[in-house]
Amino acid sequence: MAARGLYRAAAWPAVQTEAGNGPDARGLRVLRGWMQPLLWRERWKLLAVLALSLLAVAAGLAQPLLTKALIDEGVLARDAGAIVRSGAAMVALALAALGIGLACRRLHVLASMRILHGLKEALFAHLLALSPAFHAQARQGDLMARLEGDLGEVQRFAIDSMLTALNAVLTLVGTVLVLGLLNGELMLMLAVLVALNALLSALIRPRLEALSRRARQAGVEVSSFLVERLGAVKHIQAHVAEAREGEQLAALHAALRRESLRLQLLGQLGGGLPTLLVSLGVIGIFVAGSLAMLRGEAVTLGLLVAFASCVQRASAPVQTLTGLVLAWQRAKVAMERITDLTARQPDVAPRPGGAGLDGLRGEIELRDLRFTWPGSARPALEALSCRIPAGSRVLLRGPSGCGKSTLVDLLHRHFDPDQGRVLLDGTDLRTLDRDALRRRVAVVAQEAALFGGTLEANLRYGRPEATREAVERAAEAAGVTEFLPQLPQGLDSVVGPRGATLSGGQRQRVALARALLMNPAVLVIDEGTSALDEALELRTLRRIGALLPGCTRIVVSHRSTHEGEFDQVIELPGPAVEQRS
Ligand SMILES: Nc1ncnc2c1ncn2[C@@H]1O[C@H](COP(=O)(O)OP(=O)(O)OP(=O)(O)O)[C@@H](O)[C@H]1O
Repeated sequence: MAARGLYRAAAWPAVQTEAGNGPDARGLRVLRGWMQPLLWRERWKLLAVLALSLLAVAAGLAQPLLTKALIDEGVLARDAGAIVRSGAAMVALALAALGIGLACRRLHVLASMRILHGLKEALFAHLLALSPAFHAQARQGDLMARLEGDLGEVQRFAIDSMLTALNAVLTLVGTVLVLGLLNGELMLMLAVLVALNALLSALIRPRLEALSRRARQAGVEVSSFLVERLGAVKHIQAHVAEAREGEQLAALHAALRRESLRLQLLGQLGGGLPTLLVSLGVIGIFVAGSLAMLRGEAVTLGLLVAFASCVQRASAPVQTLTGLVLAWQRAKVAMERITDLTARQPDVAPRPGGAGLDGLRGEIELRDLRFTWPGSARPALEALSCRIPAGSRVLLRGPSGCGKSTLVDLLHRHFDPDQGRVLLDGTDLRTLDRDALRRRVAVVAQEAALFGGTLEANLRYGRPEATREAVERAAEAAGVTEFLPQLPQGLDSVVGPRGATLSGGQRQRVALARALLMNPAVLVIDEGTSALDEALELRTLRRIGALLPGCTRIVVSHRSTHEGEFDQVIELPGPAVEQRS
């Protein structure tokens, strides 16, 4: 159990999931903003589903009336013609109901999936806009669960459950009307059943909500665990931790089973009691009706059978509506988890159409810069000032954790400084179009992020429209060409998920070539050549210089072997900045 505690300690601080304060108001507004155009786009399909549902309800309601006619006017009156006519009408209605059901289902599934996919695409785009600080804390399994499970829950409730509920209400109202036509007094029994059901639901609801939330969280713990551990199989093997990981999963599963069982049992109780009430109702109708027949009151056998059939018909919508209570509790928890995401905003404003970057020279100036990571007690960078002339080559170094990568994040505008300014050609980064900035300032990180696909597709990631010649030039400069003969199909070779079939140094060279292909005015290599041997690193630095002679190059490195290759060394020892030219 201690290990499980360790796992939980790393959890992403969800805003409201545990607290259960209800969906975030701001997040709800964002979600509504996504939902409305999707609903509007599907309006005709949804209206057709509604109309077909009405038809299906009407077809269903006619059945008990035909049953009554069959018994009273056919069987009891010994009229064979009436029996055949009623039977034929019942078959025709059943066939019509099947056809209507199929048409309705088709439209419903189409509209429903398009809305769900639209929502998922919007949430995916939203997640891509959130800052790396958020993603550094978010657990991938949790995000996946929100994208795959919670969003579906919200959509199912908003669209599917609403349509089902409408259908159930229409059936119930129609049944009550038909019952009223048949016998007003017996109808009261159904009204009592419905009222009792409503009372039961109200009693169970709060408990269901709490259990729903706990079961969801237990499920998220399992998926987060799996995503994290499956991404680190080699390390688990290296530490001979397979058995321990298995035990952790078993412990998480036990917790999930416990919570799910409680939820299912309460849900079953909530769903089973209406069935019991309906059975009691049918028995009551037969007993009361039979006694009335014995007393010689105007109650026929056909009426009793039609009535019992009506009550049974009413049981389905009553159960559906009770089930909706359970669905609502699940949807509410899912909504909290989704709005917890949609309420979050990117850390920097993108400023599309901000100051342009035509003719960028690549001069960088840092003025009294300070930056503190959210939740951190002390600044990662403080009182940092320096100037990097356009086209110069700079080595940025300093002890581990002194803020080098933080500075690179500020240059790429993943964050804005708390104080001070970052100027590019004399213009504050905050006033520039963020996307244009990222096209002209390329960053190569130590961890090369490749995607499954061909090597060429990976090279073109930042500039898909580049010519083949440009791709080859960038590949040559970054040293990719050197290892191409080792690959089965050269640039067309598939590199596996996350570039797993390449070595660490090969992946870094691909990432470097990708950055060179963007033809940047500023190139930042944040330990992006750390996996290359020193001779290859030197060759690569020189080839980059030949390919992009006017480009400002900032290399973050712990090595000092190639110091002579740089015009300037910037040391980041801590708050004070030392500059040497
Ligand atoms: N996402 C983050 N959230 C909170 N704090 C962070 C985050 N990333 C870095 N830090 C903190 O900021 C400080 C500077 O980290 P940074 O990664 O910039 O150092 P660095 O000089 O690049 O280190 P290294 O040479 O080891 O790569 C560290 O104290 C680190 O703990």
